[in-house]
Amino acid sequence: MVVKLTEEQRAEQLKPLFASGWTMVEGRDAIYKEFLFGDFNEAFGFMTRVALKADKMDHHPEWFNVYNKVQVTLATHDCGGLSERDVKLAQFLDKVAAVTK
Ligand SMILES: C[C@H](O)[C@H](O)[C@H]1CNC2=NC(N)=NC(=O)C2=N1
Repeated sequence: MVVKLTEEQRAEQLKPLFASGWTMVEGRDAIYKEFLFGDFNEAFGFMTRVALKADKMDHHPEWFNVYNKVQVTLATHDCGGLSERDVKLAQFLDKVAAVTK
């Protein structure tokens, strides 16, 4: 069973994500970030790496891509809000984006 983050976990685990550009989605317990790359090749390379990891985690992003832009929303549908899985996936997205060029 997947459970929502507690207030303590939110304070501790979401803080560094907000510092790296993630924001809360208005009216929803979910986080959002827009990633910009040099071109479509880079953006899709990023998405491919994330897709493989997401599938292994059985935790999938809601995302939208146009050319060099990838907009990502993370939430856990099974618990109707943010869980530790979203934190893990967000950290992975940031890590992959940092080495994508
Ligand atoms: C059956 C399957 O394990 C579930 O539907 C998984 C798949 N991917 C998922 N992804 C996300 N973001 N949230 C979920 O609750 C979720 N659940």
